[in-house]
Amino acid sequence: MSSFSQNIVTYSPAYTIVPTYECFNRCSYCNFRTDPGQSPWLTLAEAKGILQQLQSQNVCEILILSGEVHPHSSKREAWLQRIYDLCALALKMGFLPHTNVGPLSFEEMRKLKNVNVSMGLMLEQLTPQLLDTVHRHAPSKIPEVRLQQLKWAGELQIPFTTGLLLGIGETENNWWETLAAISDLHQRYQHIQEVILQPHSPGSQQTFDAPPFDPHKLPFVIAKARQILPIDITIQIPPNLIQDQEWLLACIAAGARDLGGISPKDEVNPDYPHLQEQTLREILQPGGWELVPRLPVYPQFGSWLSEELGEGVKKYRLKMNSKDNSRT
Ligand SMILES: O=c1nc2n(C[C@H](O)[C@H](O)[C@H](O)CO)c3cc(O)ccc3cc-2c(=O)[nH]1
Ligand SMILES: C[C@H]1O[C@@H](n2cnc3c(N)ncnc32)[C@H](O)[C@@H]1O
Ligand code: MET
Ligand code: SF4
Repeated sequence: MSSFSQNIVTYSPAYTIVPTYECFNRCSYCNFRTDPGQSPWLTLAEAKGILQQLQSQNVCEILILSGEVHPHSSKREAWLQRIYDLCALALKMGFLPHTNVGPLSFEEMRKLKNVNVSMGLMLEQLTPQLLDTVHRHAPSKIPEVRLQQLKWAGELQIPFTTGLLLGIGETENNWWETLAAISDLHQRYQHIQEVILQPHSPGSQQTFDAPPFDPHKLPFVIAKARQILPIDITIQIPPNLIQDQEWLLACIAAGARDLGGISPKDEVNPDYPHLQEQTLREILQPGGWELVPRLPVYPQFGSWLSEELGEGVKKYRLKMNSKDNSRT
């Protein structure tokens, strides 16, 4: 049966819902944000319409990805509540939510745990030097703030996705330091399910004037990351940001085993459309790799989910197993 094969690369059939594009941070590599007050918030009625259309399609994960309202803003509570309501709606309509909306307070995180099968936050890079450059106007990117999020996720037993943004002015040593920090936290809490190695990819909206991260360096970073990270953490790479097919295969050979959420539009990198699933299969096939869908929560975290979330996950696992059997 295919699930026993070693030659598997996974992806998550996903759709991205954006509560708001407004963000009080100004990361200079961002192609997503608008200024505060300049982007209407997604209403529940609008979201319901989108989700209804998705019910007949092959989508499991709803990725909730948002711009951020300042922690001390009078709008913060309403913002968090909207995110919660969007997750609850997606869950009720049969999808599995994964939220990545920037740093949260411990209580905010605890609240969202009830309506998410997993959550995420990129560390980006831990070096404080970036606070003088790309993150000069991005208080959410203070390294200690982000490390604290990973600790809280561990304490709250939230299956977690994190990662590095590569090519924003950091050094090679900074990569290994950031990976080592993830590794240390995982050894304490066992909660990191995947690490994304995200190559900086310039888009039309950003002000940061730098070339894309050299894709030829990625296999080297992946191989070293594979040595630093515990083996139960999967390495994820975004296939739309690695445009050369040979190098995508080289990244997998080096140890990447997941292509992340694949949705019609990459909201973070709108200038880089995803390839069709069938095209990806054809690229992987000569390397002997089989592309297999997965859920936004990895199997080892079953006991961390509430009964309601667990039921939702079980339904998908049954569906996937029956498909798997029908192929063999
Ligand atoms: O389509 C995207 N999905 C992104 N995802 C989605 C991710 O691939 C999946 O949600 C997870 O693999 C869970 O299935 C992120 C999730 C995180 O927790 C943190 C960062 C990202 C970044 C992106 C991204 O840039 N583009
Ligand atoms: C959601 C995640 O997307 C990543 N991100 C933000 N802007 C870019 C870009 N231009 N290229 C690649 N990744 C980016 C950051 O790592 C953020 O945390
Ligand atoms: N604002 C969040 C972050 O940067 C998530 C979305 S970024 C487009 O962590
Ligand atoms: S990357 Fe995230 S935090 Fe930074 S400006 Fe964009 S939306 Fe805001």
